[in-house]
Amino acid sequence: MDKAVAVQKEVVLSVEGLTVGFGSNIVLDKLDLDIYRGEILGFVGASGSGKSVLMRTVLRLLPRRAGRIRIFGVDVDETSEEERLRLDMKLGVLFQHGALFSSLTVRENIQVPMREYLDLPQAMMDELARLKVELVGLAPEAADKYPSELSGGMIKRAALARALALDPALVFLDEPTSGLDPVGAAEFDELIAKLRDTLGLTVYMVTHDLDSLFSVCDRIAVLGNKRVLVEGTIEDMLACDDPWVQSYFRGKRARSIVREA
Ligand SMILES: Nc1ncnc2c1ncn2[C@@H]1O[C@H](COP(=O)(O)OP(=O)(O)OP(=O)(O)O)[C@@H](O)[C@H]1O
Repeated sequence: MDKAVAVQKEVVLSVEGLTVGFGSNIVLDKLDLDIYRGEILGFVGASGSGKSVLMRTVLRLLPRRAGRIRIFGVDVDETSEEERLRLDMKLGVLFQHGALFSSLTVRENIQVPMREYLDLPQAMMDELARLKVELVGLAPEAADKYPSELSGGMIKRAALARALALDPALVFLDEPTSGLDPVGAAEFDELIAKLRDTLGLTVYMVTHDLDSLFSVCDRIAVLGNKRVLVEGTIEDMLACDDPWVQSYFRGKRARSIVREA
């Protein structure tokens, strides 16, 4: 990225010197990462390299051994409980496999965060849920369905609607297109790009999906050796001489995508 542009950009998530481990297994070691407002950042790395651990640590679902995390300029260690709650409301999360509550309808799933954080009348929550269902491109009838009655693509959209329930500014997506066929995955990518454009979202997307990385990500960060090994545009990835990055972005699968583009 051009340095002058980077300076002007607002950092919405900043991770500095992050170390996370389980017993003697150090998964992340002094990792640094910045995410800028309005970008879609694709986060890649070998299986087991710590992508989910990083996301969970930033969301404070896992403890860290060292490091500083700032969200919207606020150091998460230096906030009151009340401020932290306000910060949490600005974050939306789509966990891998959707993770909807199976005993709740789509509408009720979307209303879970509303019940947790807000005190709204039922009629207003119903109206908000209706709007979220529409926003993610689901038919209105989908609101009354249970997860078991939905296709894989519909589950992802419903989970995204729930992630957007509180109008977050920063959204974390863990493997959002895994399990979708290529057409469904491309449609989901388009939806994410559209939401970023219309709602001004910042998106942190953990993905193995090369199509997503080539088509919707503004910037890519590669996790390796317990840190961010390299970050930049897809062109930067293609020019990178790290062997793992080369085989990932210039391997057979990637070459077929570059040819199609
Ligand atoms: N709660 C936990 N307790 C102990 N070890 C854990 C825990 N969570 C993750 N790990 C370990 O941390 C490492 C990184 O796991 P993580 O799930 O973050 O990988 P990943 O990059 O997301 O992999 P994948 O792409 O396969 O989902 C692994 O060695 C895993 O065994």
